[in-house]
Parts: sequence; structure tokens; C-alpha cells
Amino acid sequence: MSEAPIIRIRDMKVAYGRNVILDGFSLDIPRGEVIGIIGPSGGGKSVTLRAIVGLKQPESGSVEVFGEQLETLSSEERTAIERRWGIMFQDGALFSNLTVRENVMVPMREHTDLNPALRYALADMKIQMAGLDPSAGDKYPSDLSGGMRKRAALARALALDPELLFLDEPTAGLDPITAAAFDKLIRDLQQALGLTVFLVTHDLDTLHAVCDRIAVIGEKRVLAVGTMDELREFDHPWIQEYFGGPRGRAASAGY
Ligand SMILES: Nc1ncnc2c1ncn2[C@@H]1O[C@H](COP(=O)(O)OP(=O)(O)OP(=O)(O)O)[C@@H](O)[C@H]1O
Repeated sequence: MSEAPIIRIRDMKVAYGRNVILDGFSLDIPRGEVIGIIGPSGGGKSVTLRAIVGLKQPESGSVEVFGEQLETLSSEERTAIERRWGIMFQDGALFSNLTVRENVMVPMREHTDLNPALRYALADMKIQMAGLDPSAGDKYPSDLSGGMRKRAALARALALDPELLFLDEPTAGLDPITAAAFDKLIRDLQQALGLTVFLVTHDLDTLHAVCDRIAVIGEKRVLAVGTMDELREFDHPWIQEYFGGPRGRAASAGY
């Protein structure tokens, strides 16, 4: 019998007021998979992420993470589940008045009773795991380049040794070389730590370098899920345009 998926979404509907963003949305994500989430701007990729982690309550349908429906849990049970994932938001969402090390220590302070010395040492380890020099721990987010800020946000997402990592456009705004280094970091960490990764991106190179499968969100639902090769064969105008355009061809050719 195959293992139950880490994320299981069935017939989910999400709306803001009368504006229905997702409807009839279903998706399974197995343990250990890196799934890329793509789709037109404003199509609901970030909203999907928010619905999975309980920041946005769906109108109907079911969302299970680690086999649990969040809304049925007590607040203690829910906190225990939240400890098992890390989120890197689109803008990094670092606290500007805290150093990088203090930012990484925030989830530890909220979710563990580790003593301060241990938190400090663990935060430094996460900072290095994210590919930053240990000296970055003393810096404030405003002192860092865009690429370093992304790594700091990743270090914070890794703070509690998550099994599941959510990344919202991790390479947006990075130059291609820095973005490629970040892609490699994600893949290396995923393999070393056995992570399941939910990765929202517009970056075709990231899809090619990092993702096992890709889910296309459009028309309020999952239009298609598959490998890049499978999706390239998929008969849908947006998907054809996305993978068949010049950027799609270049990414698949590995240029
Ligand atoms: N807090 C909110 N209140 C009202 N509408 C919202 C809110 N958050 C998102 N939306 C709407 O939901 C829709 C989907 O937004 P979402 O951010 O998920 O798109 P996206 O696919 O991630 O887009 P992009 O690729 O541009 O980041 C948009 O129409 C957006 O205006």
C-alpha cells in the first residue's frame, strides 16, 4: 500500500467575499516530492499556499496536511502540526528590527523551550545551512543583498527542522546566477533532509532544476499535474504557450 500523501486537497473552494479564487481544486502531494506550482499571475497560487497552512479558511472541500484536517484540531494540536512545516513567504517577511540570527530564533522561541544558548547555536547552524556566512547572523535584513535576504528567510523556514517546506517565489528578483545557486541549495537541502517542498514559482529554470512534478493552477483549479515533459504534451493553450514559448524551450534545453 502506498503511503498517504503529505498534502491532500479535495474539491476545495476559496473565496474573498464574492470573488471566488479557487473552486473544485484537488491535489495530492506525496512525501519527499518537490512540486512546482505555476499558473497565470493572480491565478491563486499564493492563495492555495495560504489555504493549506490555515491562513485562509476554504469555503468548502477538504485540506489535509500530515493526514489531519486543520480546522478539526484543537489549538494545541494545530500548533504541533505547524511546527512540522516551514514557510518562506514571497517577500521574505523578515522582521526588519531583528538581526538575521534573531529572526531565525523567533520560531524556536515560539515553539520550543530550548535555552537561549542552544537557540543561538542552532540558529547559526541554520544560517550556514542556508549558505550564508556565519557573520550574517549579526546583520539586519536591510544590510543584506536580495539573494542573502532570501537565504536568511530560508534559514528561518528551516528553524524547526521541518518535514515540509513552502517556498513562495524563492528566486523572484534574483539575477540568474544567484537564482541558480538558490535552486541548487533547495535541491541539496531537499535531498539531505528528505523534505517535501511546495514551491510556487514563475521561474522555468527553477522548475527544470528542482521540481519532480509541476501543478498548473488556472481556471480556479488544477489544470494539470505532471513532469515537465508530460506537461509539454498537455493540450491546453496556456500550458502550451508557457512551455512552448522561447523561455520554456530554453529552460528545457538547459541553456
Ligand atoms: N487578502 C486578500 N483579499 C482579497 N483578495 C485577495 C487576497 N489575497 C489574494 N486575493 C486575490 O486572490 C487572487 C489570487 O491571488 P494570488 O496571490 O494567489 O495569485 P498568484 O497566482 O499567487 O499570483 P502571482 O503569480 O502574481 O503572485 C487575486 O485576484 C488576488 O487579488
